[in-house]
Amino acid sequence: HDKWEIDPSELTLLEELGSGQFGVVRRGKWRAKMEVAIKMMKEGTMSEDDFIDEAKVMTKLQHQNLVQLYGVCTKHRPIFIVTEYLKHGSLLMYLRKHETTLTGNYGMLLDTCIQVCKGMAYLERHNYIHRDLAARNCLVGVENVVKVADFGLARYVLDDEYTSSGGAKFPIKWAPPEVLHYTRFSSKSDVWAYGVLMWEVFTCGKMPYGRLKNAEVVERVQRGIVLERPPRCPEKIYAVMQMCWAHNADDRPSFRGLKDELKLLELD
Ligand SMILES: COc1cc2c(cc1NS(C)(=O)=O)=CC1=C(NCc3c(C)cccc3C)N=NC=21
Repeated sequence: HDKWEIDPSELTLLEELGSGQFGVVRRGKWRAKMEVAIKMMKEGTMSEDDFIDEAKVMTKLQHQNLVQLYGVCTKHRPIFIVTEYLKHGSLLMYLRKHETTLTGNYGMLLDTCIQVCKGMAYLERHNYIHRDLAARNCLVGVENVVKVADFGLARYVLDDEYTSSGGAKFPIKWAPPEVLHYTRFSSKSDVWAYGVLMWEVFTCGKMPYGRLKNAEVVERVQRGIVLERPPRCPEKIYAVMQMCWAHNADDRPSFRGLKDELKLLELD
């Protein structure tokens, strides 16, 4: 009996938490007491067999800043993906909801960025590329813990609109030049996305590049124009974002290097 296979009869489905293009997420209980989140994958949105192979790897990725995958239910359709439950939901919603109390609280905002960086440094160490790092794909739990979610899932999405850089649903605003041109993903393309996530955090959830159309963003990124410093964001913090947006992937820091940079800022 594969340990990543969960017996659906041991799950209790509770309220809906959200629904996205890949299916519905519900809160639930596993073996009556463990609080979990269950994503019921909409049929046809994902290459399921490939994902199920990946799930075995994902259950081995364990870090306090990664949303823990508990297992999958694959003996029926739709398949269920079961993870730990984080009670404050998506980081993006959390930033927007708490904008008034978070604005100016650099300690909190920087701590949020450091936690995401730690989770990403763990993935980097394990040569695991996220491919869709953004505030919407991070979750907030008790005591302001922040965890990276959905890592690696982008590879199994069947919808070309989402996977090809020309598609309408492709996360253009978090993509570096080499991804826009050649769809060349790497931990350094995750670092570019991390810089945009820092910008999201220090603007308390604003949309990067505002209402600019994807084509206009592509044009700017190719010309080397990057996001402006968020209002009242300390220069030293904006300087770290700019390091993540180096045009040449090799000139960007690693997540390991970023962690040291950010820790130094924490001392200021
Ligand atoms: C409290 O509010 C929430 C809590 C969660 C949540 C959404 C909300 N609400 S909302 C939409 O932000 O407003 C999604 C999850 C989740 N895992 C999701 C997940 C699964 C199950 C499978 C594969 C990948 C992932 C990321 N763990 N806890 C929560």
